[in-house]
Amino acid sequence: MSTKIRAALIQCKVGKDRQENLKNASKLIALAKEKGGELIALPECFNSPYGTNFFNEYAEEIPNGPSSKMLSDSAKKHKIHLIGGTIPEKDGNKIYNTCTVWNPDGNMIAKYRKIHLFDIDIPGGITFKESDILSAGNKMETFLVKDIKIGLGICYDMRFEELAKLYRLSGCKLLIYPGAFNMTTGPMHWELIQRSRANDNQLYVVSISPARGEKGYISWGHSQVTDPWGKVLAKAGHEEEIIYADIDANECDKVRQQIPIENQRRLDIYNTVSTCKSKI
Ligand SMILES: NC(=O)CC(=O)C(=O)O
Repeated sequence: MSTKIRAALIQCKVGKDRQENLKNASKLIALAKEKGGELIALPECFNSPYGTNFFNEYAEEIPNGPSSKMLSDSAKKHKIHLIGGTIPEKDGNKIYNTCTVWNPDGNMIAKYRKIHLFDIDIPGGITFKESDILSAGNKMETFLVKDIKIGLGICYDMRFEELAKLYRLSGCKLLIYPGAFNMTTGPMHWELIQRSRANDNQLYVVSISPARGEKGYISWGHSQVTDPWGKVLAKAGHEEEIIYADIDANECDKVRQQIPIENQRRLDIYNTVSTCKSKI
């Protein structure tokens, strides 16, 4: 059983020039591979600024667009598993916020559309309404790398504990969330939520943010890897950087054995997530 993998999280700068964004991402993927990354991940909206006024202009069909091509070529060239952050995806007259995953042959092995759209209103803080322009996905998505089952979510999805629980119940040991929290919610919730999902479900949680910009939607940064004990293994600052962490899925089994909450749940008293229909 191969349960160990070196993850590299690319917290790249994202600007208005799509070609430049792709070039920069491609260069950083090569660097991450050089430093031993096997599972390399990009942030939410790595090809486009994050904002409802940009999604339409930057949306691409998957796998036909230039971003998919760069991801496929990079995965194949460097013989890596590549989490393609997210891009605005055009499908007919709909736009989704979509994460793709590519294997070392350059084939797309998973595609996930953000299920929970980021619609919030914090007066004096941030108001955002993804649903003005985006459609929500309706399907959970998992894939296997070595012997590690991995579940996907995108940013706001990490706030929904049922989603993480369903992934855990389906056997996931690692959850990956490309995400771009902001200067209001980032300091309050970014680390807390990830440690909560990791601790509740006794699995690794990885998040990848864009680097902090200066104008428009300002991302919080601080890409993070949390282990199944809830401990933060690696955390970026807010500028462009790559962080690395060694993940060993056996660690999940250890925690689950030593603190066996999975078998201790009182489903005779509460029965919430276990009755949901999981679509994975
Ligand atoms: N941008 C998001 O999807 C989520 C976010 O910033 C938050 O939940 O806060």
